Amino acid sequence: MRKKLAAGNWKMNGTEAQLAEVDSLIASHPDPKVDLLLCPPATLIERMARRVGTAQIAVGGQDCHAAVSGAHTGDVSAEMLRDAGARHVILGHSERRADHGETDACIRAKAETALAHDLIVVICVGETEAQRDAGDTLDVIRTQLAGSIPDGVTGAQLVVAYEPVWAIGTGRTPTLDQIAEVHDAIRAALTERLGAAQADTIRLLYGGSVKPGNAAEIFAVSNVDGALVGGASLKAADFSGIIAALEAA
Ligand SMILES: O=C(CO)COP(=O)(O)O
Repeated sequence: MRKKLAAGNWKMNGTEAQLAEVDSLIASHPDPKVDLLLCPPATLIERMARRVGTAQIAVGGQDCHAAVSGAHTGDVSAEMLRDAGARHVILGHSERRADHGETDACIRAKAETALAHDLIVVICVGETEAQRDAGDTLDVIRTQLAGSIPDGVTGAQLVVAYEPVWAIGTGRTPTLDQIAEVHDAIRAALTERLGAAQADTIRLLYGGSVKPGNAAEIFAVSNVDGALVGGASLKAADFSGIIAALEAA
């Protein structure tokens, strides 16, 4: 049985004041029935981890470099994330693929380094609107999975997030059938690659315009084990509604 996971990606949002939302979240969910993860900007990881203390919210990074250390101005290493209190890292988000030209091979290299530093990797996949319109969605997803997931990863080390690019920050979401089709295909691809024993334990998150108002219907879809939430994770009241829907699913 996979434990559900509600993850928030704050993207490039938040300074000290934003951490008040974490206090509110802890107050509303002192004993959550699902796993909770927040991925703030790198500058807030350590402060957030301290603020969370012993409360049940994990903290994660939004990216790390493939190299262990060295001359990479502006980058953050897996070891630094771990040192700051992160236990997870999002890799291959479509915004990094688009803004920084990240390829599947680059994401895989980052994932290998992150795993070597005991981080759980949240690998993102998703098609653009043009790819969906061309009928290429499942091919795109299978190619991204094959190229970006390291060999030998275990179910405890990997979370996969399906985030259709056209649904991110747009208020648009796929139909529930479309979400089910992609999540079932991801589970099948992971089973073929890693075997059922591992694949069955990997959490698959849906991401893209998840809100308190649509969360329950999305969480009822087969092979949806939670959500990766952008905008709605910035407000404790909104994220709390999504957490409550996941707890009830
Ligand atoms: O990109 C996302 C999470 O990683 C989704 O963002 P929104 O929830 O703002 O659409």
